[in-house]
Amino acid sequence: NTYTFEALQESAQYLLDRVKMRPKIGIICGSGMEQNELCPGSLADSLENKQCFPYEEIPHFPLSTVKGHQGQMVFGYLQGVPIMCMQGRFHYYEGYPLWKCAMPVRVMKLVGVTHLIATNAAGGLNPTYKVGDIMMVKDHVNMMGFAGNNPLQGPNDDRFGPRFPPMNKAYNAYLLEIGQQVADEMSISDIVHKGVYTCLGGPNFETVAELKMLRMIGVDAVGMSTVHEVITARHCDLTVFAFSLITNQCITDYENHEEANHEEVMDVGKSRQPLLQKYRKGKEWLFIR
Ligand SMILES: Cc1cc2[nH]c(=O)nc(N)n2n1
Repeated sequence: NTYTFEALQESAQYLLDRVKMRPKIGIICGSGMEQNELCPGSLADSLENKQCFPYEEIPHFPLSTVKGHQGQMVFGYLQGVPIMCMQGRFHYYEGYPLWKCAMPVRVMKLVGVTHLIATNAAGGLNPTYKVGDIMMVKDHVNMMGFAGNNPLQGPNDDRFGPRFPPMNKAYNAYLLEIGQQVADEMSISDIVHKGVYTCLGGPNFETVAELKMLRMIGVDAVGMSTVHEVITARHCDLTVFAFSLITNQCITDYENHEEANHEEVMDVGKSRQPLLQKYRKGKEWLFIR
């Protein structure tokens, strides 16, 4: 991990020197949920008094390479609450090691953020989930970690957190409750679920046999991000809330001939924009304020 504490402090200082606000909430936008010309009104769009910093401007930041991902850090206010929001994230399948994918979380910590909200697009493995549903993450399975591929691998810097961080309370129970209340208030409880997320390296989608195995171990949604960001966030003691937009139903039988593809993932992301905006503006902001 070439990102020493000092290097990440430089990244954070670059931002702190250029924005007056001091956000307590950091958001990571997933595929199809960040700004792009086809779908105005993404979360970052709805921030007031925005200040944008393309990743290539921020010292030590990697560059985002996925189609449909704007690579910039956006500061702004959402209903008066100061936020910093990553538009576009880094994925393992792009060729970045996990510690590089998750480095923006440590920069958020050094900027002064205390709460991370991570969003992603994911395949629905739970058969009751439909395309377009929202799954609040109540726990994750760190599939890549089983093979030892972990963002915290290598020497530990105690200034971030402990050598062996616990993960049993990774997803804040109170924020999950708030999320459920917001869903109830918005009368969308029928499409909002709580489930287990897992991250695979990608870039390919899974085989039927792999999906059957993941279902057997209790996974409800499968994606290619978020787990390493959450592990890094919990290591430096950020409070975490995460949710997935279900962009396709995972195919777990050999007869079904549909295929998961990136365009489908993006389309659903766009179609659910307005709902996601409202959902995010729900009560959990006031709580965190
Ligand atoms: C973003 C995304 C969407 C899906 N769908 C799926 O079936 N399997 C995945 N790994 N992912 N990842």
